Order: sequence, then structure tokens, then C-alpha cells
Amino acid sequence: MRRTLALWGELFALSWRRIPAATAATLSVLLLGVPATTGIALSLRTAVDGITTGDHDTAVIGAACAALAYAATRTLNHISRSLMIMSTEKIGLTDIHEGIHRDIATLEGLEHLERTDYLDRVTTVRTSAWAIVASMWSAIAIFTDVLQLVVLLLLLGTVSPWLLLLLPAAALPLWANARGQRLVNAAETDTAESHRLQRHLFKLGTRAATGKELRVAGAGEEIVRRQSAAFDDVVEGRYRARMRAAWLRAAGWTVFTLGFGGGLALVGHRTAQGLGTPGDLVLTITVAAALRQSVQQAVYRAAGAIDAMRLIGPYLWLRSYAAGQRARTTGTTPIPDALREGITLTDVSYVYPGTERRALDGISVTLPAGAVVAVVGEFGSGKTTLVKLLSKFYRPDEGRITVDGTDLGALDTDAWRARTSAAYQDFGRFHTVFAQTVGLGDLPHIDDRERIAEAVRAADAESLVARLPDGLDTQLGRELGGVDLSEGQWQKTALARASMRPDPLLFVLDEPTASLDSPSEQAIFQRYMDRARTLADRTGAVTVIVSHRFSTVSGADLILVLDKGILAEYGTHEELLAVGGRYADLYGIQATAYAAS
Ligand SMILES: Nc1ncnc2c1ncn2[C@@H]1O[C@H](COP(=O)(O)OP(=O)(O)OP(=O)(O)O)[C@@H](O)[C@H]1O
Repeated sequence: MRRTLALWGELFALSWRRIPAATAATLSVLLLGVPATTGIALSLRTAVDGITTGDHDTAVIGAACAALAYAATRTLNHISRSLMIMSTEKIGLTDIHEGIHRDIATLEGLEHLERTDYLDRVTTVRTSAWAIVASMWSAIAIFTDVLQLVVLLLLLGTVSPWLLLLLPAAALPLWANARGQRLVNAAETDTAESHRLQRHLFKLGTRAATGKELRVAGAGEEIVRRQSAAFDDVVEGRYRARMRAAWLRAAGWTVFTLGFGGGLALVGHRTAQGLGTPGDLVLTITVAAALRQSVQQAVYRAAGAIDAMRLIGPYLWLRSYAAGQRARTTGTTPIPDALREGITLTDVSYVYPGTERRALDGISVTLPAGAVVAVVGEFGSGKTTLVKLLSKFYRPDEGRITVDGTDLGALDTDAWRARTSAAYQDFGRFHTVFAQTVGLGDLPHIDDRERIAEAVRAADAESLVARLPDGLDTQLGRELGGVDLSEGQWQKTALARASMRPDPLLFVLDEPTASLDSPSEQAIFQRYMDRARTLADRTGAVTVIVSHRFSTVSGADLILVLDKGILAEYGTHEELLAVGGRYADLYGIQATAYAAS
């Protein structure tokens, strides 16, 4: 709670700095609501007492003031709502949303996008900027509601001190509501896993990509059954919590209503005995109505604020996680212009957070400057993990990676990335103009048509561009009114993107041809072997090619054979065949299969 209060304080200060006039106006309007509501009750009492004592002037002034105060409360209520929305939008959709986006998008590592427990929080917070800022204004509005409540009760105290006992009766609905909302939040957390499963199964059953296999397997009905079982769990758990919350709320309001019934009876009795004026009775009735409204408003806003706690927790986590990562990660050592020795791995091991098994286990090898290094191995043997470590997405848990003798961790990450070119297995599909989706590979040259055309040539994607309706200027992505590409075509755009930088020190191609047909595969490999040689001459770049297809990488200078995270063998194609080990076995199997097909 202390951290939430601190966050609200921080958001208010931010709002004050960024939009001082709107912030001051919102606060003032909220605070003015207190005297305006009180004014209605006081003016009505004056008007009624004026009528009963025959003082017409007082009666008229009282009635006029009551009408004015009533109009003021209505107007202030509307204005405060609009101002709160406006202020929330201004800060929430700019500063906070941008901060969240930056924290998610620019962190050096990928853990927050890959670990399920982190990803859950990131998913929650992704679109929550508006609600987080709105909760700050709700908290301030609750404060003014409570202030109003206290003032109104003190006003009742002027009629009879006994009426002060209504304070706890008014507090009860607030407490009951908060308790109920917490029960609902807890139920949502408890059923979150079933909800995730339900959403996953729902997506499986309703997307084209998975829909085909489900139809062929006849598994559609089974997916629906499992989805509904998961949903039943979610609905059942949440329904029970909501019912309990509803009972609590009903109990709170019943006590409140009974308390006020009693209060009114007391004042009626006193008036009948001549101990109070009819004005007191009118004041009590007016205050009772205003109190009910204040409590209801506070309850409603408190529900919103408590609900926002679900978002505030992950938001605060993301901020401190991002700050911790930024403090930990960035190295400062400059990058060499060209590689002289190469990249050396010494006893490198890596375990994905939240898992037990080593994805890489004690890897020691040098990738010499200017070399084409192929990484081969079966599914899950650690190939992608290795290139992710070289790209500095993760740091080794044990051992070290050095670049020309300098620890990779100590190298300036942005500078290292600026000298890395890469096409990863799970390449991005950027829905923008084709030229830009390629130019993104070297941001300062995103509009350099010549370089883009060259990258397109390098990726053998010229015929693809020729078929696009507006060539390089074609908008991609149907939801943006553009064209859709096939998997292979998207992969070619990724390859072109990776060819934008003219002088990388590390060039990564992770399964660069997985979505391409065999002739394209051979052509691409040949082109990239040539490109690797050019880069080697220029900067001593190390080219790392990950592939399942052994035959395509046989021309590499060095082949690393990974097996369950261990570097089983390494050497040239000829050396490995001569050893007659795992590489020779797998190469033989693939060659036979390929010849037979
Ligand atoms: N984000 C992740 N979180 C947890 N475990 C992971 C993650 N990514 C990979 N792994 C695990 O690490 C091991 C190595 O995976 P990696 O993707 O490096 O293998 P690979 O050889 O590239 O496989 P493939 O040929 O299928 O691409 C596997 O056991 C995999 O399940």
C-alpha cells in the first residue's frame, strides 16, 4: 500500500509538472464539491425555518441559495468527471504509456518476454497506463468524498450529537466494498492459470494457423471441451467470490440504511417535541440523501482504485526490473573497428531462468576472425541459444565470451548490436512499407534506397519485390491495408534486413532458409557464403550460420556440432567426416535421405 501511495504521489507530481492548469482545475473542482453539497443542506434548513417563522426574506434567500448550490454540485460533478478523464488521458497515454513501452521494448535482454511469470506481468501492464493514472485521480476523488462525508456528519452533529454515531454506519459500506473487491481480486489471481489455459485453447481453436491441423486431427470438439472446462473453473471461482462480495456490500448498505432510518426517526421525534425546528428535519433528510450519494460514489471509486492495484503491482515490478536490468547490463568498453583474433567461448554454460536443464553446457571454442562458422545439431540442442548469447541477449551463467580478448559483457551493448547483423529463426514481420521493413536493419540508413536495393539483391528477393504492386513502396500487412506475404517471403525480407549493414563484426543467420524451397536454399547459402568472405576481408567478421541441413554448410571454415547443449565435436567438414563421429553419422543419414528423395 505504501508503494501505491508513493506512486500516486509521483503521478500527481508528474501531472502537476506537465499540465499544471488542468491539474489545479481538476483538484479545485473536486474540492469545491464539498462546500457546494453542504451549502444545499444549510440553505434548505434556512429556507424551511424562514417559512415556519414567517420570515419570508430569509426563506427566499435560503431557497435561492439552495437552488444555486444544487446547480453548482451538478455542474461541478460533470466538470470534475471531464477534467479527470482529460488529465488521465494526457499523462496516461503519453508519459506513462511511453515509459511502459520503452521499458518493454528497449531492455537489453529478452527474459521479460520469454519467462512465463515475467511475461504474465508484462502482458497485464502493456495496456494499463490509462487505468493506472485514473486510479490516482480516483484516490484523490475518494479523499474529497470522505472529506465531504465528515463535513456532512459534523453538520448532522449540530442537530443532535447522537447523529455522530452514523459515522461508523457510513464507513461500513466502504469497508464492505473494499473487502469484497479484494475477494474478487484474489479469485482472479487464483484462477489466472486456468484463464491463461482457456485463452490459449480458445486461440488454438479460432486461428487459421492451428485450425487446419485441428480439423485434420478431428480435435476441434476436444479443444472446445477442454476450453470450456478451463472456463468453468474460472467462472466458478470468480462467481463464488463475486457472490460473497455482493453479500458483504448488501450487508454494509443495510446497516447504513437502518442507521439513517433511526437517525431520521430521532430527529422527527425531537421536532415533534419542540426540541428542534422543521428546518433540522429537512437538513437531516437532505444530508442523508447527500451522504448516501457520497458513500456510493466513494464505494464506486474505491472499487476502481482497488481494481487498479492488480495493474499497479506489475507496473511497479516492470519499472524496478527495467531499472535493475539497465544498471546491470550496459558495458562501456568500445568495440574494435575490425576483429583480429575472433570470439572465444570459455566453459560457457546457460540455463534458462525457471528451468533446470542446461541449454548450453561447458562450451569452449574459438570462432576465428573472418571465419564462417556453422552450428549444427538436432532440435533443442542449443544452437539458437548460442547465437542469442553471442548477440548479448543473455549472459552466460558460467564461463565467459570474449571478443578479441575483451569480455563481451564489458563491451558497450548498443555499439556491439550496431556491429551485429542477424536474421533469427523467429524473424519479425514488420507491417510497414517494404523498403522500411528492410531498411530497419540499419536504422540510420532506413531511407537509403540504394542500400536497400543492394540488401534485397543479397537476399535474392528481387523477384519478390518485382511482384509487389508498388515495388519497394508496397505497404505490408493486410490489417494496415497492405499485402500479405508468405512465410518464405517474410523470411526473405528478414534476410534482406540482415544484409543492410555493410560492416558487421558478427553476422548471424539462424536457420535462414527454413521457410524456403530447396533451390532458393542453395542459392541463398551460396550468396551468404560469398557475402561472409567479403565481410571477412572488410572487418574480420565472424559469420555464424545455424542449420539443420548439413550439406548446405559443408563449406564452412568451422562446424560446431551441438548435442543436448554440449559441444560434441568441431572442425571442418573433412575433419569431422574423418573422425567418423556424430557429424559423420548425421551427415550420412541426411545425404542418403536427400539422394532418395
Ligand atoms: N525461452 C526459453 N525458455 C526456456 N527454455 C528454453 C527457451 N528457449 C529454448 N529453451 C530450451 O533450451 C534448449 C535449447 O533450445 P534452442 O532453441 O537453443 O535449441 P535449438 O538447437 O536452436 O533448437 P531448434 O533446432 O529447434 O531451433 C531446449 O531444451 C529448449 O527447450
